[in-house]
Amino acid sequence: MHFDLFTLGVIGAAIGIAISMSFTLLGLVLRGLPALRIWAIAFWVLTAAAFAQGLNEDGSMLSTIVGGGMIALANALMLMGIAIHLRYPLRWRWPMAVVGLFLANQISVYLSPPSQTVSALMFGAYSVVWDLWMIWVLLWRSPRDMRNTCGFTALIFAIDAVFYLLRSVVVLFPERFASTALDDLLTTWNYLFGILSSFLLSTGFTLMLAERLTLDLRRLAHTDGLTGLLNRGALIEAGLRLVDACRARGQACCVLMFDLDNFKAINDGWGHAAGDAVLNHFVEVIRDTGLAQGALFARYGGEEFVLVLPAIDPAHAGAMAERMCAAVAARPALFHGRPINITTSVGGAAAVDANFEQLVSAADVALYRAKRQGRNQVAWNPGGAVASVVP
Ligand SMILES: Nc1nc2c(ncn2[C@@H]2O[C@H](COP(=O)(O)OP(=O)(O)OP(=O)(O)O)[C@@H](O)[C@H]2O)c(=O)[nH]1
Repeated sequence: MHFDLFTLGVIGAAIGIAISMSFTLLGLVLRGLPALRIWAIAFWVLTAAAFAQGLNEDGSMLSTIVGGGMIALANALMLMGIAIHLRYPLRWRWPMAVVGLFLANQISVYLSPPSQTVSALMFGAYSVVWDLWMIWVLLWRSPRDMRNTCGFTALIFAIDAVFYLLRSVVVLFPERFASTALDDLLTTWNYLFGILSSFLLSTGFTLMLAERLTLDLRRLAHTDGLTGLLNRGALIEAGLRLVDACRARGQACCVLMFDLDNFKAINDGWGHAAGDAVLNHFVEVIRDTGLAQGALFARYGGEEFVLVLPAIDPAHAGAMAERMCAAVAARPALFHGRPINITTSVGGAAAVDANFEQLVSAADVALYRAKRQGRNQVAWNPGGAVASVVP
């Protein structure tokens, strides 16, 4: 099968326009994804560059400066899209500086054209620099939970880099490689490879977007919107696993249930916004007391919070609960610069041989006792003995 350059150019243009259109339309539907908009622009610029270079290949100003410059710009946009998507703080000035350097280089190439070998080597080296930069951000600056799709996209850039490296080798050693199978393959595949890699890149970016949206949705489903803590559903899911794992190792687990005292009065007296501020303040105070690694801290309901402390000595858990209760009472919340005094009641349960649900319901019973006994205190179930086994 043999395609002439014109046919390949038409196929390339059609695919370039199709990819750019689909990214633009996707951007109209999925709002709030800046990377998607940047990638859409990058694909349009890349398509326009292919047009500029396809119109005249033999070193014209349109091909060398405009076409070359647009390819550089498309690379910079892709890189910035990746960085923004991964929330890696890369400044625009760095990729743009490389674009500027390349443009200056292309102007000098246009004014005094070097040999074809030098020109091919320069372009190859430049492409490899972009590829390596993107691979580095994708593999070393991506969050762990996005590594799969980033790995796929990095693989496409790696294949692109290998392609340009092989071409450079062929150009550097013409006496060894000219008219060999490798030379034929690289020449025949030059255009097809460009088309294929654009298509695969668009697939890689789409997969990255899909993964980000899925992760964000999952995170939202597990997070309390006000405090950013785990919500009740997520606590139950993680708590069941955590307590079962502790139990299997024969270690004690502790559940502390907090309920802010007279919170309705704060809402009624200060307003709902102040109530929200108090809830966030409470979370901050508990965190500041130093949560152990592996602890689960969640918002259980309105002004109820649960802390699960795995593999903890019950006496230590008891001391922690007292410290937290005292810290909340000692640190008023500030609302518009005015202090709001708060206290919390705490119900605790610790056991080696109870499951999560049993610990939570025992802590709940203890919490009600703490409320009945006058609030601003810690109560344990049963009967105040921290180390007792919950039925
Ligand atoms: N500001 C704010 N208030 C909330 C939120 N969720 C629940 N509440 C309020 O929390 C209050 C809980 O009141 P109650 O259950 O009577 O408890 P309480 O006033 O703390 O009394 P005790 O628990 O007996 O000390 C209600 O007024 C709810 O409207 C929230 O997200 N923000």
